[in-house]
Amino acid sequence: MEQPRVLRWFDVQSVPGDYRFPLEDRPGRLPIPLCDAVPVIDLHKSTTSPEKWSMVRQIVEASQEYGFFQVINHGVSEDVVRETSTVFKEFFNMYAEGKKGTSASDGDLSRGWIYMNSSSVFAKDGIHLWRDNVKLACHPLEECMQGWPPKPTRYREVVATYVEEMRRLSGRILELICEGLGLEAGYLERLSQVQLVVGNYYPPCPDPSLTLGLLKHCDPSLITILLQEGNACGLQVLHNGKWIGVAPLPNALVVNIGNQLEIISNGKLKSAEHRAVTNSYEARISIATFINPSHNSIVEPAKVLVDELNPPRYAPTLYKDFAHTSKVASTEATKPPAPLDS
Ligand SMILES: O=C(O)CCC(=O)C(=O)O
Ligand SMILES: [Fe+2]
Repeated sequence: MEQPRVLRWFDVQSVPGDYRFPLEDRPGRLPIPLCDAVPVIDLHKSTTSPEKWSMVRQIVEASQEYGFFQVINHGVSEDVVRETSTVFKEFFNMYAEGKKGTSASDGDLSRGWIYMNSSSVFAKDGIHLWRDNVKLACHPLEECMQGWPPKPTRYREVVATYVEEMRRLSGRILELICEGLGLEAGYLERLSQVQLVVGNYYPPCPDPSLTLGLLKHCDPSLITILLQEGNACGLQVLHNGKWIGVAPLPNALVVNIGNQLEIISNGKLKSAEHRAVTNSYEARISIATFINPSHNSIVEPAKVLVDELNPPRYAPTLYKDFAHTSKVASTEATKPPAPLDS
């Protein structure tokens, strides 16, 4: 006999009141241009001098102007990306269908993972995001992965491979940024010990003008690498006061500068505000890898970037304190770092 269909929180004809954001937050009906201005940087040609320098320059310029860029020929195989997208899709379908025991306390991040169903959390003033999400602790990987969801069957194995690939790619991008900023080799790698993966699932929404998948925020990381699964557009970046869409491109990954790197670069690189909007026709999945300092690191402007003419623009902060403050204020809405001279 056929099982009765489980109603999911997003199986609705119109947007419930507790998913409608106030006017100042909601995206509204104005079309947002999909932008090819956010630079797409080819990482393939990276080892020899003139080409490597051109790549370093493109990364620094994009990080100054937009705080965002996309990378292609990044060395992460298409198979790894495809399999990772597939196991996250399977995971979210299982959980949206109300897998037994699902609740905000289903997992515990200190033991490896936490799953949040949209209806179990508020983003702001009693309003929910149009999003389910799962957070996976990844450091140290061997230990953390034993605590990850046991299903779908290949989830742990596939995601662990993805995490290793992201570690390698982020290390490479951070080295290029070190060169671009004039920091000694390894400076950023030493500060980037902790990795966190967050899978976001944005189901189709009957009226995307009222809802948000993610409120406007900055990432509290050093850098973030984002995999946009499928063809639906959802990521928007604030640039000179206007929202622009970052289109998913085949085999590309989106990289953005987080608050910690803005501070270390003494404001040279920008941690840009961004948000995720929903659409009415298909579910969208994104997988964010946050590269973070360890909790006991002190994050401050790099000494070589500071002198009499360029005084430090940010106070030194213990990352643990920063992470705590942004958690209390809801990580969804982390603000840009506050400069001392503003
Ligand atoms: O889903 C997206 O496009 C954005 C995700 C994001 O900004 C985040 O997870 O911090
Ligand atoms: Fe983000």
